[in-house]
Amino acid sequence: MTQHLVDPHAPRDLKAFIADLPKAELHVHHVGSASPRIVSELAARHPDSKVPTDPEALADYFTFTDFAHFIDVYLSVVDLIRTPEDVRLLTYEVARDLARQQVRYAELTITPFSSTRRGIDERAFMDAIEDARKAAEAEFGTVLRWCFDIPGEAGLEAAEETTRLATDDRLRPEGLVSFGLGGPEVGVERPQFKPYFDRAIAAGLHSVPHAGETTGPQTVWDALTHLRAERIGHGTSSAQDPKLLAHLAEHRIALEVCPTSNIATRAVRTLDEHPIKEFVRAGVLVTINSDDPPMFGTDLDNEYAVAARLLDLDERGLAELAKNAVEASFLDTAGKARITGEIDACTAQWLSR
Ligand SMILES: O=C(O)c1cccc(C(=O)CC[C@H]2O[C@@H](n3cnc4c(=O)[nH]cnc43)[C@H](O)[C@@H]2O)c1
Ligand SMILES: [Zn+2]
Repeated sequence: MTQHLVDPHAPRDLKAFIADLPKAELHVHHVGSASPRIVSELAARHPDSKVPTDPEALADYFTFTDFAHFIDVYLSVVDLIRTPEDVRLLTYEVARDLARQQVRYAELTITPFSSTRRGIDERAFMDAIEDARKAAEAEFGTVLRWCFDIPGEAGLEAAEETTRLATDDRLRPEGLVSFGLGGPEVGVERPQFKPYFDRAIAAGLHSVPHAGETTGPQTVWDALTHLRAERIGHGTSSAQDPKLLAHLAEHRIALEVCPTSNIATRAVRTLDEHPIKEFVRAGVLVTINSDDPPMFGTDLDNEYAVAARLLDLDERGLAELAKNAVEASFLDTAGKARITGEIDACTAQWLSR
């Protein structure tokens, strides 16, 4: 069961502060954010699927033996998303869950290749996510932006298709800001994706590959050198290389840290062994994120509570972490100033109580 991942140690007041704190989420996957209710509903609609409909069985199903097992389970949930209406509903509900946690801005990682190869029409797919994005902003005030990621293990065919979908002016959605690379890292060398990242960057997209989640620091170097990464998804193994940490700190290349994810996929053994403290000590810009929250029995608020414990933070420290995410985001200057102002106002109000 994954419930034990929710941090029981955070003091009550700090939990309430985190719940109130305006936040930005920079590393959260689209299908990986499907709530148990949505997954159960979709699984009931598709009885041929192996995904359980019962929420308790679902919690067991979302307990992973290793990263490869996690990806298998992830793809079984991807298999449940079969129509543009499924895509729209999922996206809108994800935004609702983010808004409930005072997330003002989120960059959602979407894998369009996984949907188009399963038969969803590409135009209808783009319309569905854009429709949900506009509805979410109007109704919840949460601004959504997209990162389209290549599922690296699916090879260069997937890279070509993702790049086409991200750069074709007739298809490219208005909310798209960045280009990523996800899935397993072992045997999926970053340099082979350089031509695809070059095209995406030339089309104005930011580079945000996963790297160093399940392999060593060389993968992070490769992401920086070959894919011109502006932020790194996870980057956990960077802690093994002091020169890399110094490089990340000097160039303000943020790490998208997702502590509970790293435990759930068994990339890191225990939270107390998570290298987040080393990142902070080295002066790296650390952002806190949730990755695939319901699958890992967490949410963004809980990840902030975990970070508060691991880094021994009070309200001011948590506000700084929230501001790191705003700084590292691809929001425009006015958008950054607005959310930073909200974080400061919320913190001042809490401290004056
Ligand atoms: O869709 C397919 O048919 C397909 C075929 C072969 C391989 C893949 C993938 O590897 C998909 C990976 C999938 O996982 C997403 N994801 C979610 N959380 C994480 C994470 O923490 N680290 C890496 N990848 C993650 C990723 O966005 C892809 O959608 C697919
Ligand atoms: Zn991820």
